[in-house]
Amino acid sequence: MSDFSSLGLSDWLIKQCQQLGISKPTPVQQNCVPAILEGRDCLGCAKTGSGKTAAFVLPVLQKLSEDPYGIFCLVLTPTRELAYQIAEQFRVLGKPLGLRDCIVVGGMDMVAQALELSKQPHIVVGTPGRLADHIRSSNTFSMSRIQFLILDEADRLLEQGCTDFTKDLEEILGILPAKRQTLLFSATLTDTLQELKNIAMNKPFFWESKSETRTVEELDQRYILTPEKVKDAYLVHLIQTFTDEHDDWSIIIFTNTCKTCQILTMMLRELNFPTISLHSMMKQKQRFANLAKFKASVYKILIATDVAARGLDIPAVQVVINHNTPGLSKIYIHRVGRTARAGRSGVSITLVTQYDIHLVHSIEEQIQTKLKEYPVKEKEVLKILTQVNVTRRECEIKLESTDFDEKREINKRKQMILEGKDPDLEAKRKAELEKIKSQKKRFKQKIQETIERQKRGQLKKKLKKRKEMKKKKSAEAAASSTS
Ligand SMILES: Nc1ncnc2c1ncn2[C@@H]1O[C@H](COP(=O)(O)OP(=O)(O)OP(=O)(O)O)[C@@H](O)[C@H]1O
Repeated sequence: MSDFSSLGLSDWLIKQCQQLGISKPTPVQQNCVPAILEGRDCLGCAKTGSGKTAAFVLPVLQKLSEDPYGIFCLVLTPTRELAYQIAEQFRVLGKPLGLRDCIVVGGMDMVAQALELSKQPHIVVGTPGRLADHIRSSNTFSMSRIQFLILDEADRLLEQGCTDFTKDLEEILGILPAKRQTLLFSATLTDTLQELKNIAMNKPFFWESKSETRTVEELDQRYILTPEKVKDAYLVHLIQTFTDEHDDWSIIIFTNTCKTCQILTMMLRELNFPTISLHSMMKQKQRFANLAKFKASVYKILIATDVAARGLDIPAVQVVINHNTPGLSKIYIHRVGRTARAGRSGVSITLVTQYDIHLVHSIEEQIQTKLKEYPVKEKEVLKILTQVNVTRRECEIKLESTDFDEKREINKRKQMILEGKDPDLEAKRKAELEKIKSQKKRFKQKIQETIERQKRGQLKKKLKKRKEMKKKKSAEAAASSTS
């Protein structure tokens, strides 16, 4: 493996890397840094925890040091926490430059951000929604001279998921100069490759780590097959075992909804586990505070929705537990990628109910790895089953007495209004769609039943005909033998 100087990076940057304990470039850095320094657009696809952030931060800092001005570089990323993490990397590596950055994310004071933007910082890191808001509402900054546009977790930014960034992205791209370098990075680029190539138009340099598997070798990937009703008892048993055996291990548990995230946090706290949560229904300041406490190991257990699935780099995380089996292999890859980073080892355990087995098969096929069963002493799990389930039920009742669901409804309505939709009209449309869907389903069912009936009828007829033929033949045979 070559060193950083052979990639064309300046001595001051190499020194900065060394201070952070980074001495040898990882393959994604080795391949992408020279291409970016040459002035090419770049698409970099490498596994989780392989140093993609430094692969774009280092060449941008080098170019910035040669011709410093603001706003020089814009980095977009899907989550607010990730924006802060990326800005931190720029800050640490770019310290000798006296780098000025500005973080533009939702949930934080917009006026303060506008003020920061007006001071023309060197680097702007943000989420698309908030930056598009600034573009619409103020003219205190210009991005017409930016040299670099970076989309981190680029595939997520371009897919139309539950949070759709595409409209905001269009608006942002509209104010950027055509002459710029565009850098796109993710551990899962391949599905959206065409859309990405359209954004990075300047004959992009494409680099993908060559590997049969899509997850890292240092990760021990396990599953536990469990009935839905026993799932939480397994979860508690696992946490108890890990915390008994390793007091320096941190654990992330992923759930599919904010509500489950909240209930499980309450339940584990009730059972005296040092637990903290992270989901999109929390106030942003609380989100940052909780993440900071988890990073500092004040709390050893973080329960999160997929808002924490991508990019977060927390070296102490040794275990990732999937409380639900992710429906998409992409989500699985990012979730389990929160452990076993930068060459460290880690364990992931996915709790699988009888309804999710097909999802596991599909994940295994996509990542080209078979998950192994995690051995558990079932007797131990059954011992705590009643206590766990009663505690969970109590927490559910407690949560119902708060305005959690109501808040969720209000948040949904707010989001729709922000997107320029009428919530009542949307609800009506949704109900109509549901009606049409169920009509279609009933119609399909009816057709299926008719086909089945016809098939049965035809089969009956065939059998009857065969029987008659047989009868006829045997009658003919009897007649010929008597004659
Ligand atoms: N060359 C290197 N040698 C050792 N460690 C490195 C090197 N480059 C980066 N790191 C460290 O590796 C860790 C993971 O890097 P990073 O967060 O950039 O991963 P990533 O590829 O972006 O992962 P993800 O896909 O999950 O976002 C960080 O703690 C970073 O400081």
